[in-house]
Amino acid sequence: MDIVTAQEMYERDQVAIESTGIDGKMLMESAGRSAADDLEPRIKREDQIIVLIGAGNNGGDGFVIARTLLNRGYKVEAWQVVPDEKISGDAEAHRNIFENSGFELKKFSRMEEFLPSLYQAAVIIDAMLGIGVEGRLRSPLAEIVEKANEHEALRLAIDLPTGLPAGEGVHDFDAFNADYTTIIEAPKVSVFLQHTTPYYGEWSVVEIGLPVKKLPEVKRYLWSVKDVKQTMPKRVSHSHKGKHGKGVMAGGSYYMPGSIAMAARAALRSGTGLLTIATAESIIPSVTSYVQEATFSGLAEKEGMITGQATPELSKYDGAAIGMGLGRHEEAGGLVLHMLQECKGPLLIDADGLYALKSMLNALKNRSLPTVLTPHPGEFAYLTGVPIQEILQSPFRLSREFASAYGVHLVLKGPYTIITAPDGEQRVDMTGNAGLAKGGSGDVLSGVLFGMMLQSENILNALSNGCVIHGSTADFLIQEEHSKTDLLASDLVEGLSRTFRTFSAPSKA
Ligand SMILES: NC(=O)C1=CN([C@@H]2O[C@H](COP(=O)(O)OP(=O)(O)OC[C@H]3O[C@@H](n4cnc5c(N)ncnc54)[C@H](OP(=O)(O)O)[C@@H]3O)[C@@H](O)[C@H]2O)[C@@H](O)CC1
Ligand SMILES: [K+]
Repeated sequence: MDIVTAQEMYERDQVAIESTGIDGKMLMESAGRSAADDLEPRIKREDQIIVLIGAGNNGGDGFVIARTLLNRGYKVEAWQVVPDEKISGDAEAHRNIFENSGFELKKFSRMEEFLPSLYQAAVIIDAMLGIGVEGRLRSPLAEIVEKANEHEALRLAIDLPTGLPAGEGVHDFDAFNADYTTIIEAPKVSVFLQHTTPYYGEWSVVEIGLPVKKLPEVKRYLWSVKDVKQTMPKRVSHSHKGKHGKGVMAGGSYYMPGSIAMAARAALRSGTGLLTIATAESIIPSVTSYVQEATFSGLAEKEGMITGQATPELSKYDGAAIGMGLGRHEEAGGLVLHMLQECKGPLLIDADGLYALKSMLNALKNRSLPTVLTPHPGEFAYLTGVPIQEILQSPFRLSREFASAYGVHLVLKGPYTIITAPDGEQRVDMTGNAGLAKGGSGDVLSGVLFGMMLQSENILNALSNGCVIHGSTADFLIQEEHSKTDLLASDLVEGLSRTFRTFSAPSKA
């Protein structure tokens, strides 16, 4: 499913109108009726409903919703919260249809007159502003939103909660605080930002009949389980283990043997054919007891950490991963540089590997093969020097700038993980839950991503699939034997089996 900015949404509407002859009034009718259908299961016959209608086309949707619900017998008061002359075009046409249908339209003039209606409502439907919002809310919308947010009622928003920016990078706003939002046609970028997502409440998307074949391409896509099922590499029955990737994973230290162990086991559970763990010699016995299927390459160590002189043999591997449990010591830099220069396949750098990478970012540009970086926002802030708050407010733009500047695939982890290819194409993974906010789940993700990278030539698909598989595993586990509190990273590793069984395409004989 595409994810759009306001500008991209306007372009889509324009293309629909110009290429098919469908007109704005038809789209508005379709939007309003689809939204009413979507909201209906959330409201009850006896509920007093108030529909708040603004000046633009979002308000136009509101006229259609109010009419549809009134026609269906619901108790609805429709309030136009802007002066008559503000309403024009398609919205005006739908106001006429509303009034010509014999329904009363109330008009806001003074707060004292309006508040009793607001306060007797059990359900508020917000059709005041959508993607056309500019700047902070003006009067009287600002006050209406404030009162609506204070009033205990079910708050439902149409397309966007009023006042919320559709795009990223805006932090100065007041907005309707919705319990649920019916999004028209495509989720907007602000659905996926930490500071704006709470305003949407739960949400779903209704389609309004835009011509799918004619729509301009958007390089931002919500990657779902359906996409995973369609793009998972098939394992054929006569396959040989060498065909599924021979990888080497470097990392681990005396004080963090679990990171590399879990990453390695996750890579194997994700289909890696042969895996070598290059790690500090002293921890091989403890790691091997958890990952019996791996082979080992013992690296020289100092105080329990791999030294900068350690240079694992890379030429016989299809790809490499580095960083998990490596430790943040100066010498790690030598190892990371060695991997950047000598790895002749896809290379994944995570965790402590990212810290070491900071001083050699330009070396990324010399690699012609895919390099994947998997930072969380704190690590990305460290790599870019951009404050973390700014990253959280503009993750799409900053990811794209970084991926393009250094020619890397970037997996920016979070409740909504954003995966960006060097050409700027982006995918969002929204699977997973708070049970993942624990030490070790990033290591498991790296293992899964590495396994997927070794088995697919399409790195962007491999990463998108890996993220959804990891998050869905956490989701399955808390629906069944675990809770968000007790879920451990090692549970995820074992849980992968069930996810792969569910997601894998049927194998060919
Ligand atoms: N064909 C389509 O495009 C379709 C679009 N659809 C729907 O239309 C929505 C987009 O419609 P839109 O472009 O009219 O914008 P929208 O958000 O309704 O309001 C803009 C108005 O708000 C006002 N305003 C702005 N900022 C403000 C502020 N801070 N504080 C106060 N007021 C402010 C501004 O008024 P003015 O500045 O003139 O006072 C302007 O007139 C979209 O979200 C979807 O729901 C569907 O029907 C499907 C077909
Ligand atoms: K709205």
